[in-house]
Amino acid sequence: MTEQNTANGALHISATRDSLMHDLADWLVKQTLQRPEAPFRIALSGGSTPQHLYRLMTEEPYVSRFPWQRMQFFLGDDRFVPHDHADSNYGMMRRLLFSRVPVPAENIFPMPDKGTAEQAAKEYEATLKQIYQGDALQADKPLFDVNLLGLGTDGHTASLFPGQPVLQERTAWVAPCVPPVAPHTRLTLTYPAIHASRHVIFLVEGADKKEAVARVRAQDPACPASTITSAGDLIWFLDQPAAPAPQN
Ligand SMILES: O=C(O)[C@H](O)[C@@H](O)[C@H](O)[C@H](O)COP(=O)(O)O
Repeated sequence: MTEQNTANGALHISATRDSLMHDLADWLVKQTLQRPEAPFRIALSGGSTPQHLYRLMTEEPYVSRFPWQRMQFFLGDDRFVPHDHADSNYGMMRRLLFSRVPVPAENIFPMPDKGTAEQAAKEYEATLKQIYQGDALQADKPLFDVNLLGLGTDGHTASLFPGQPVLQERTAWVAPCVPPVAPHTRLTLTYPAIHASRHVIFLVEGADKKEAVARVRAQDPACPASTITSAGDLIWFLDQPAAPAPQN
């Protein structure tokens, strides 16, 4: 794995997709050890890319290295469908990860799948505020230790899609979003909630994402991911095919 610090976040580039997932799993274990007495709060990404990571976390050596009892799992976004729907991010995480590791059920916080999307967003926000023990995000008090994000080829991340009103949201922590092309109404963390993290991680792999990575790292305003910031650091975990050409 090569590492570079750049203006738009640190780059961790792994030679292959498999080594990328191992490098990120190793990095996550290391972060859980930074504050051994505190809960470790991580917001997970949906989509297909992180599924390899979630499976890896259930296998040795990682299943023995993560402090599951003090880890708390949140979602960065979800499709507003029943949790047993094939497209539910929570359903995917439950199948691949939560059902296979000894994390206490009370430490897993799925986005609600009942009522209206607006009600579910407010309910999730209330849950986050209860965990945070406060109604206003403070610069020196992160909500998450890690926020794991994917990246769409159109530059969306979480469910922050191009041209959507949620991109202007700077007060709510969670909001509904009706993506222009992707299926289902969504619930998503907003920019302020994602920002309130010690580490924001973009996990991106595959040659098809190379252009989107380059556009976001060049701060293309048409890409919602370009507006992502972190109260702590922002790190790109990429495999070689997705890595942008070195900026000369
Ligand atoms: O709910 C989702 O689908 C994700 O939150 C979404 O933001 C995803 O990370 C990107 O669309 C990349 O998806 P892939 O990893 O499947 O390419």
